Amino acid sequence: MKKQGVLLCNLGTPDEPTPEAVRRYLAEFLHDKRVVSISRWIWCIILHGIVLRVRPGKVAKAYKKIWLKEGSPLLVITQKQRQKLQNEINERFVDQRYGKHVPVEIAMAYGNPSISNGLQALKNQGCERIIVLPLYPQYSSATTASIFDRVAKHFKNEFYVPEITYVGDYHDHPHYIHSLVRSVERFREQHGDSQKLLFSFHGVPERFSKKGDPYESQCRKTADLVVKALGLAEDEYAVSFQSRFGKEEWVKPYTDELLTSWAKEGVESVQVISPAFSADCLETLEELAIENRDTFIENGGSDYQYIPALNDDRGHIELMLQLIEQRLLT
Ligand SMILES: C=CC1=C(C)c2cc3[nH]c(cc4nc(cc5[nH]c(cc1n2)c(C)c5CCC(=O)O)C(CCC(=O)O)=C4C)c(C)c3C=C
Ligand SMILES: [Fe+2]
Ligand SMILES: [Fe+2]
Repeated sequence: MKKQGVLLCNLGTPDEPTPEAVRRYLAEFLHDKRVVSISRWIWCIILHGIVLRVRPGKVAKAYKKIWLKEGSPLLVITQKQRQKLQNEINERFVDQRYGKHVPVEIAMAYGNPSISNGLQALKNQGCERIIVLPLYPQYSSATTASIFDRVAKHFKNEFYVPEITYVGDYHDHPHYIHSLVRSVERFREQHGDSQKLLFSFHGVPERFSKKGDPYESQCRKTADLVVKALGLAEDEYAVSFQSRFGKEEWVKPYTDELLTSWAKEGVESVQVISPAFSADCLETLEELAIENRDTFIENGGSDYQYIPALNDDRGHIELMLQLIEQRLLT
């Protein structure tokens, strides 16, 4: 039986909350054609001439607000997810159904630890079959596909390419939906209900949806399934998109604009959940939990609460186990 291993992947994060480290990270991230696809020479002039001069200082300040003593929240949480998943795998697969040991490594599309590091670590442990699990519930060319590109690039010059299975998305997986529903229910048991539940997903340019990227429709489907399970009425929730980047139109409504209009219309309390993120990160802890909160309160709202990502919750680890077990060969 081929030895099997798992690569848990996420987007990436700077090594430190400093302008230099953020510049290094953004330079790698924003050179990816999957993320910014305008003509290379025009983009390189804008990127090197403006973006990488102006943005790192501002973004480093934002990272400083959420940085943990162990490092970037996204990386720290991914490490916890890996450890818990490895423990579960070790405990459950003692019967050696899938071979002696199924190692789990983590990797980031940009920054460290890289996809190459993770694949090399699995190779060093003798893996001949690898399950790549991008921790993006909804597929997008900017995220899931960029992981595939990096995995393929890593093997381009290798003589031995292991068997590889990718998880494309799990936006409607019953266990993912159940975990989100339980997360809202638990939060509401502790903090009470709010007038509105806002599903704020990371956005993508409108162009993506027009070209056939299923991300937007998968986000809406995830929200739909959670809303049905919670039994919410039409006026008790909404779907919006956050984290716009650049000048083009992104999928709408925009989270900050929706919160502003709700606050002005007299909505007093909002709870926000962000199901596109499998781990809390800059976009949730800073943009959603701090910046957007300020926007809502400054415009007249009074009660704004952010519901944490699934992170290393038991149900979330169980979902990862199911996604992996469906793909392991006996
Ligand atoms: C959850 C899915 C994500 C999609 C879809 C996505 C698309 C996307 N993002 C950018 C530009 C930036 N994103 C940044 C941070 C960031 N993005 C995601 C996830 C998705 N991005 C995560 C998890 C993070 C946080 C990383 C962390 O360290 O905590 C950033 C960096 C921060 C900044 O400069 O504002 C940029 C830039 C584009 C252009 C895009 C779709 C085309
Ligand atoms: Fe460049
Ligand atoms: Fe992003």
